[in-house]
Amino acid sequence: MAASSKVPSLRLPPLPTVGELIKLYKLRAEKQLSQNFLLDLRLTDKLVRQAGSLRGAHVCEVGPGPGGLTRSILNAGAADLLVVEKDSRFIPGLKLLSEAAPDRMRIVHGDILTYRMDRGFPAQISKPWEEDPPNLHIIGNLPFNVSTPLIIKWLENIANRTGPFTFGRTQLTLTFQKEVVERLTASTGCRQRSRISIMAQYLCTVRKCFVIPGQAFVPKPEVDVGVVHFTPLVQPQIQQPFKLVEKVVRNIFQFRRKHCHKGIERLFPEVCRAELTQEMMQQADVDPVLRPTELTIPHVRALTEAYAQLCAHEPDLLGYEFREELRLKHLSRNKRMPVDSTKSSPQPC
Ligand SMILES: C[S@@+](CC[C@H](N)C(=O)[O-])C[C@H]1O[C@@H](n2cnc3c(N)ncnc32)[C@H](O)[C@@H]1O
Repeated sequence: MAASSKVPSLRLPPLPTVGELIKLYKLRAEKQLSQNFLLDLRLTDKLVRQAGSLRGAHVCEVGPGPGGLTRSILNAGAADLLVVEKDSRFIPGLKLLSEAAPDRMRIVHGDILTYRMDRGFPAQISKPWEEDPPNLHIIGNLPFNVSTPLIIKWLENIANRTGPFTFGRTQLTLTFQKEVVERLTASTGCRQRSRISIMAQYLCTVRKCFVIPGQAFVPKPEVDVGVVHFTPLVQPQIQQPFKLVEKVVRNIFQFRRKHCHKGIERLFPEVCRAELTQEMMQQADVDPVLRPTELTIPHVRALTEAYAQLCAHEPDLLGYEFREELRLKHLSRNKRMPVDSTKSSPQPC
């Protein structure tokens, strides 16, 4: 479809009303599944506009439910929409939508956490990583308990160029609870700066789009919801393996109110903790009394590089987990047994 061509108008079946939804899906009973639906098509249109032009695009919509966003995606001119829905009660309604948009909508009844999106679209749509993003978008209003683990999984996929990112720098437009949006987009020095701010921002341009008040959803969630757009960066700001970056950042933020060296110390076993922490801070040239929230991504880059060098010198360090050591100590104390930490927790240095 040419970019300038008009989006063909569709005669889509109307969205179910709140009353119909309650009857059809026993909505009240499903509150524990965190199903909060957007039935206002002006809002779903606004959310879809955040993805940019969808004319002729391939789109994966995660968790379409009764299909409010789905309708907006089709109306925006997506040529190939693949929806992944876990709840079987929505499948008949989605089939009606698919019939009203012939050859433009495919339905997968499955779990987005395990769905192989790399197999869901033709290889021809791929774009080299260094070029513009492919004409493939991921869009979704997912339950909060799914959207956070999912973005972490997708960030790892971005780092490794796997999953949806085998096609190139696939863009994502997703909802999160407002508090998570603040953390995803927090810059250095902000109170909300946290592990997920660094992990998302070292790999992507992260844009806070707009906030949807809780009362716009049926049923109303406890919190407001925000829409976030992610575009993977051509060059990640940190060039170390995702798992290593994740480990360093997790340790730094475990004492978020203390000086950053406190968390960094926990990367090392007790016997060499003080010495290696000092070496890592010096090598990275980072002030040990900065707070985790004050660290910039270049600071974290320098710290991960210094840690990677130490691990290259002493490979057992990479497997060392302070919390695992604590857990083992705790277990052995409870059993009144001496700790044999050499068995399950490496003691390098
Ligand atoms: C918050 S509701 C939103 C529904 C719809 N997108 C909307 O905006 O009205 C989340 C939807 O995701 C579906 N869902 C939840 N977990 C899922 C998973 N792991 N894989 C696929 N769909 C899931 C739910 O069944 C539900 O339809």
